Amino acid sequence: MSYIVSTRHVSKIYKGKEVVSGVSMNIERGQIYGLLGPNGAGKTTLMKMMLNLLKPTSGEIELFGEKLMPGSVEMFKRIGSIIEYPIFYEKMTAKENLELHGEYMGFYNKHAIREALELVQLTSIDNKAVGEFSLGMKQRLGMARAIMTKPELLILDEPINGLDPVGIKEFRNLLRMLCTEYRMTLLVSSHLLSEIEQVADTIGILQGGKFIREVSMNDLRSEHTDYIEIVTPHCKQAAFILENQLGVSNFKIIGDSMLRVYESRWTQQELTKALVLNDIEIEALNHKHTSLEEFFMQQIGGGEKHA
Ligand SMILES: Nc1ncnc2c1ncn2[C@@H]1O[C@H](COP(=O)(O)OP(=O)(O)OP(=O)(O)O)[C@@H](O)[C@H]1O
Repeated sequence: MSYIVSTRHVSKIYKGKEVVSGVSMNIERGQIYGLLGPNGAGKTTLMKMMLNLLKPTSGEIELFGEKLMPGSVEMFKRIGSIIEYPIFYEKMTAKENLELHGEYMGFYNKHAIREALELVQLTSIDNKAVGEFSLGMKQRLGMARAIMTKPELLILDEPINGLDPVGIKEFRNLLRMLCTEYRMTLLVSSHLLSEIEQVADTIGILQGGKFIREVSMNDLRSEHTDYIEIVTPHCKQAAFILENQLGVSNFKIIGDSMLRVYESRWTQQELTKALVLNDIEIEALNHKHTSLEEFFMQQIGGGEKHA
C-alpha cells in the first residue's frame, strides 16, 4: 500500500526531553485523518516535522512515497498547511496576501484565489485590510491560503480554534468537500474528539509524545456505542447460549464474569429470558452507552478534562 504520509519511529527531543517518541503512522490517500491528543501531546511538533519546519532527532518521514530530506522543496508544492496561528501581512487585503503567497509558491491564478475565498465564504470583504479581520476571519483566510493551490495533502493544526458553532459546521462541510470533490487527503489535529469525529475517517491518538492507537471511525462507532452488559458467574455458559441459541455473534467476554452484547436486535428482556431458562444466574443486566469522547478519555488515561 502506498501512503501519502508515512512516519517511521519518528522522535523529537527538545532540551533533553522527548516530546515525540518513536511515532510510526501512515495516512492513506483520500482520507480525512484526525490526529487527536491533549495539549502538549506533540501534535504540532509532529506536523512541523512532516512539513520540514523541524528536523526529527531520529526516524524517517516519507511524503508521497518519497523520503523527506533537509533540502526537499518540490514535494511541498503538493501540500497546503496551517500550523499554529496563521500569520498575514496585516496592512494588505486578503486578496493581496493570497497573491503574494501564490508568487512565493510559483503559482499565480486569479480565478483560484477567488475560488478559494468563495470556498471559505470570505467574499464580502472588499478592500478591508487583514488587520481588521476577526480571529475567525483570519482562520478562514488561512484556510483559503492553504487550499488555493489545490494541494493533494492538507495539514491543518487545530483549525477549528477561533470558529463559532456555525463556522465549525461550515468548516466540517468544507473539509468533507475538499476530500470528496477535490480529492485532497487531510490531516487535521484536535484536542477534542467531538470536533472531528463527524469528519474523520480514521483517528490516531497521541499522548505524551507516544502514538497510542489508530482506529477507523466506523470501527469505533460499532465498538463503542450502545451495548448490553451482563454480569454472571456463568460467563462461558452464557456465551454459549448467546451464540448457539440466539445467534448473537457480536459480543465480548470481559474477565470471568462479564459479557457485553453489541447487537441491538435483542432486548434486555429477551436476553434475560433466554439465559434464565437455561439456568444461568444473572447478577446484573443493563443497557450501557459509551460516548466516543469517553472512549477517547479512557485511551489517554482520563488525564485532562476538556470543556
Ligand atoms: N521549541 C520548543 N522548545 C522546547 N519545548 C518545546 C518546543 N516546542 C514545543 N515544545 C514542547 O513539546 C511538547 C509538545 O508540544 P506540541 O506543541 O507539539 O504539542 P501539541 O500536541 O501540539 O499541543 P498544543 O495543542 O498545546 O499545541 C510540549 O511539552 C511543549 O512544551
